[in-house]
Amino acid sequence: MNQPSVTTAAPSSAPQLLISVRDIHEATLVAEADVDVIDFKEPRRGALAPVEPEIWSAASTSLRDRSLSAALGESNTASSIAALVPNQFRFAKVGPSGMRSSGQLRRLWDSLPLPPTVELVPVSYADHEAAGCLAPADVLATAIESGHKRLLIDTFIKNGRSLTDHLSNAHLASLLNTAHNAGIWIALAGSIQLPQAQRLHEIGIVPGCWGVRGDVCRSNESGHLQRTGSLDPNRVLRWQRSLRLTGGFPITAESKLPAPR
Ligand SMILES: O=C[C@H](O)COP(=O)(O)O
Repeated sequence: MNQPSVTTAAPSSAPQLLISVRDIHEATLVAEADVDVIDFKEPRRGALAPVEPEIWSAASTSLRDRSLSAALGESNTASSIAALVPNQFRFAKVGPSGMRSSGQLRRLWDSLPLPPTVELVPVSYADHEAAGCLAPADVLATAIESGHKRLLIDTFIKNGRSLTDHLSNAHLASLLNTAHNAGIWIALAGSIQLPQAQRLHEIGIVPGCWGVRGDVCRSNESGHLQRTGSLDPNRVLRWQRSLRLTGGFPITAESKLPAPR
């Protein structure tokens, strides 16, 4: 932690949980744990790499009563695959790498041929210099100006450095306050581990949702969590129970997600 305490306009409810999965087997494990958002991405190929559209298609049938999310990758892949996202999906997220101005970013978001029922979730990278793009505060401002209702803040480089290695607590609190005042739902991700999220909660940094992959995977022989490895259902339950204990609520088939807070 880089700051002892901060004050934020934290949401009154506990955050939701988004877990990234690479296939139907993992998605089913996550669905059994009643996780709020099941997010499809291929962790071996980068921060937001898409899975094959056939996996989206299978999920749209077998998990159609869940809140499903598709990672579309960055501008070089998103435009060509956005139209393939099944309309049963709730969300699709696109990375901002290479987008150095608000205008570029808006053109990217506007150009994606998503089905009308799929909500675009803009993404910003805490390590934006490495991704050659706008900083989170600028992406958030662009999202607000363009009428988007959600933003995921993630890390571009998955090398073990987490969200909080790139953004101070004060910076995170300021982003959450701006988002809260604008009615934007923020998801925080980027090699976040459960104790880290709990510490952030203790100082009032509470997003609308936590996005996790590495911390719900099995560790390798050296004891390091492997985000590219296989999902560990016990670690999924650990996150889920922890958030539920703090008063979290599930997304039901009827309600999907609550209104942004
Ligand atoms: O969308 C959230 C990401 O999948 C988080 O992945 P990570 O925990 O491995 O950084």
